Amino acid sequence: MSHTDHIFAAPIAELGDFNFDQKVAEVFPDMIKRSVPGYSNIISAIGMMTARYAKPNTQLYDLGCSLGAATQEMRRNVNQPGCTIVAVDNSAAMLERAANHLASFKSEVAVELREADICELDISNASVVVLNFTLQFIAPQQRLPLLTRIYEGVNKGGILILSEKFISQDDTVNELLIELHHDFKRANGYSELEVSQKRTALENVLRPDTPELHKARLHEVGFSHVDMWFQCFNFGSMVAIK
Ligand SMILES: Nc1ncnc2c1ncn2[C@@H]1O[C@H](C[S@+](CC[C@H]([NH3+])C(=O)[O-])CC(=O)[O-])[C@@H](O)[C@H]1O
Ligand SMILES: O=C(O)C(=O)Cc1ccccc1
Repeated sequence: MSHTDHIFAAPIAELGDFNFDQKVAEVFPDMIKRSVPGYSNIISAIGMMTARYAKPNTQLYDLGCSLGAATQEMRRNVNQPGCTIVAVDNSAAMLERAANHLASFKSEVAVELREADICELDISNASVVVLNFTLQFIAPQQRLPLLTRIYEGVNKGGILILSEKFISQDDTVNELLIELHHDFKRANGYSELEVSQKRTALENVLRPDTPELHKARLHEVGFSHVDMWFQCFNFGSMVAIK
């Protein structure tokens, strides 16, 4: 059962940092759909890229899997034998619900759910790695080491799909994209108060980088082919191929 997100609807006197607790896990599908422009297109494309890049007897990783939306789309599209999807999140509330969600589909493809910090994870023999709106929550100084580990764990020809909230390096465009995102949220039924309280709660925990920084870092860790394949306002998705 999934519910409508009213988490920031009433005034909150002592607004703490946003975190992925039970309350967020309960409303997550509604929250992400109403908050992230292009989310469902990105999920579909993760399936399409999985169909192309999954190789026999390899591992596919969904890092920061939340309820497993990307995991399920990968599972539906894996068309190679001997693949395992490793879906990882460090929120117990999310993983518990991911297990229920994934168990409701019939599939031959093995899924391993792991409650772990993706910065501590062993990554090996990977054909596909997905970071769908997760890197933005990792401490900035841990981003390069994490991407290095991912690069080392990906097989030659393998793909990383990296979706993020971005900031623009042009201040005027940056403001426009943020305003358009807020318009998108209001059009999806969020009030002014919900938009502003969530913005404050995310300030210390969701730290977006520019697309330029992401691309430079992906090249720096060694990926041979890097580009944006989708962008809507200040949200988008990149591919990096080894
Ligand atoms: N260090 C960490 N280790 C493991 N998990 C983490 C860590 N930090 C944050 N997370 C987890 O990363 C997820 C980010 S949500 C991903 C959506 C999903 N990919 C989707 O396609 O629906 C994005 C969003 O809410 O904007 C949460 O479940 C966190 O618990
Ligand atoms: O809602 C926002 O403003 C966002 O930036 C996206 C988001 C979606 C779900 C959890 C945290 C952030």
